[in-house]
Amino acid sequence: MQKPSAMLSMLSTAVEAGGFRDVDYALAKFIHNEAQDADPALLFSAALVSYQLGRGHVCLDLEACFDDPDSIFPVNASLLVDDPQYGCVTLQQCMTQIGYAAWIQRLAHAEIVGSGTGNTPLVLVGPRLYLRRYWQHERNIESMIQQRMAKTASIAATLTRHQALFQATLTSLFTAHQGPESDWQKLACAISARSAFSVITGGPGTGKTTTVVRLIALLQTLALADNKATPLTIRLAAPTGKAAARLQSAIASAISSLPVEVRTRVEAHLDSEVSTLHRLLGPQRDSRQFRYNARNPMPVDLLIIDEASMVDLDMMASVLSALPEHARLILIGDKDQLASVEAGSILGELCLRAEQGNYLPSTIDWIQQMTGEIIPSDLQNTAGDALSQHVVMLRKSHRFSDASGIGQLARAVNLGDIAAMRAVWHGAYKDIHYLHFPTDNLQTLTQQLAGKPTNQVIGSGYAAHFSRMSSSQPTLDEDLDTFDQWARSLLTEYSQFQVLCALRNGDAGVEGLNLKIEAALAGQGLIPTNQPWYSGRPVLVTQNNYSLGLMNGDIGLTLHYPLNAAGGRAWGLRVAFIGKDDAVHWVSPSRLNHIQTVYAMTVHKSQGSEFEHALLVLPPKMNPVLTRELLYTGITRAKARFTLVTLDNQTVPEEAAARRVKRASGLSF
Ligand SMILES: Nc1ncnc2c1ncn2[C@@H]1O[C@H](COP(=O)(O)OP(=O)(O)OP(=O)(O)O)[C@@H](O)[C@H]1O
Repeated sequence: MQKPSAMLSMLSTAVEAGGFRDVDYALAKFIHNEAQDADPALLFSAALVSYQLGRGHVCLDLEACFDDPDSIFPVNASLLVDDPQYGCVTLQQCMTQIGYAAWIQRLAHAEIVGSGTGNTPLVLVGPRLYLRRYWQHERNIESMIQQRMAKTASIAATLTRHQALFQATLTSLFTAHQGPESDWQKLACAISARSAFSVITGGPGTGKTTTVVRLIALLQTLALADNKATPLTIRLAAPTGKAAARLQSAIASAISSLPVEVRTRVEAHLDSEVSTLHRLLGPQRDSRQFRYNARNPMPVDLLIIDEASMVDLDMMASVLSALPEHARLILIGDKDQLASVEAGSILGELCLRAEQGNYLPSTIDWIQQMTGEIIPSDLQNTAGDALSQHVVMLRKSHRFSDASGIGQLARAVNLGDIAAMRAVWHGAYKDIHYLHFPTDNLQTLTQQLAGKPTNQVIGSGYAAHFSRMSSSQPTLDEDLDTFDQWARSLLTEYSQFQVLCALRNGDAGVEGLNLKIEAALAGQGLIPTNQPWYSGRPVLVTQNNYSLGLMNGDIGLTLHYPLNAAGGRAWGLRVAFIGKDDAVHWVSPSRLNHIQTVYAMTVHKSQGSEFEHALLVLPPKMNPVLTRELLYTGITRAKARFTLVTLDNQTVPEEAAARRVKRASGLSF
């Protein structure tokens, strides 16, 4: 292959073309600076490791890279090499000529690539090339989870000694189950109770929160029954502020449905404040280190993390290393949702075999003995792996019955079953709608979203929001409580309907749709033109702001608010948010730095939120971002009504459902 300097210049051109990122090039350059004799294949592979990290992959899978380079190489980059042996060819052709085995040999460099020991910046394990930091994270996560899983036998033995209390408590928490199928929530409680590490996964409304509250009640009861009678210190956390707030209210409602005597016990010993993971670890000013870490573990006996699909490798490694050795960890989430924005897909990997169960006879016997519940025989496996004994999948949705189109569509998409997707659309479901707009009619869609002309499915769109706002606006002299009530009711109404987009950029992305909807609203005279802040503007917080008490994902509404001025009150603009304390907070627009207008938001940003009516706009043609997970996540944001919008190409939803993205990683348990 060409000289290292020529490889660097090719990478630099690829950066200019918008293929690789600056940071990818910087890694290759760093390696060249450290080792002038590093092979060009190594420089390119290093840039690719970094590029793949940016796409969520923890490492570069070189085997996959040789099998299908187009799925890994940056699309925009023209990767031409001038090889002394093969001439001027594309890098793909050159790699094919060199072959996988010879390429791996070219990566050998004692100071740059190691197998894990030592301190090389890159680590090569089989076909997987890592940045050392991520390789280390994976190994730490594996060992800390394995160390917890290894305690199962002794925990199970203790529970068996307290069998009578265990059974009585479970019986009080779960009313007699009707029907022939197993009570998966009860099973999940028992499986989690006998382990210091467990995962409870399930689709929307399958009762994950309900189960967790019952599990807390069970574990706290058992802890208090012990001779020492010290209650467990329990913490609940979620990756984003929005998800934390949602869990907080779901927990409160699940606690209120507990039997009275258990409820009192749970309430007395639960720090019901759900925090973000970041906050839980204790961020420190001017430092990337958290207050809690391996040397200074968190004071906690049981940590429960909700929406775990959104937790990336870096954060999971930080959490696990800050968890005291004795503490239990329970992860909750929907394994089929989009993985984290940053690298890693830990929940997905932990749940790879969740559908099949894979329970060992010893697990099944223990569960039956302790709960009376029978795990169906098709979920038994005499050769089941250790991890599967710690994972439970809740299988019955209490939100979507069989008569719900949302539930059926989500299931069909999840299976990638195109025929089933079509059948759902042909069924007479009242809660799902499909709208198609040819691309040159995008304006019709945005006008309809703005309310003119009206569309039967969309109703009067955002025009309704503006008319509600102006018709109910208090007068300048009314007391501030009235303004709070006004804002609260507008925010509640606003959260009923949300436009979701697959993409951020482009006409059919969040940016394009927000601009077009604003233009349509301005066309109706509902908002001023060319004014960033106006009454009625909905905004999404895109970064946690602890001093203002705002969380990434919070939605606020810009409203007229009475301000004190010389000679009395005068109108000003303030943005109203509902805070964690459930009070309305009014923030000056000038204090808000990380926000965006939110008539439309990306599916990624909507994770952890739910809306009565979600309307998902897909782009006019396929895009790498469109996957089964994205479609599933978009559909399951809807609680009561889902509308799918296609532009131009009507096959996009089916093509997206057929595409699964497997993130490269080497976690193994
Ligand atoms: N076993 C059950 N029987 C009847 N209703 C239930 C049962 N379990 C949960 N529910 C109800 O179903 C709804 C969803 O439950 P829950 O919030 O626990 O589910 P979830 O999986 O956490 O949902 P989400 O998708 O919001 O994360 C709640 O209204 C809850 O009261």
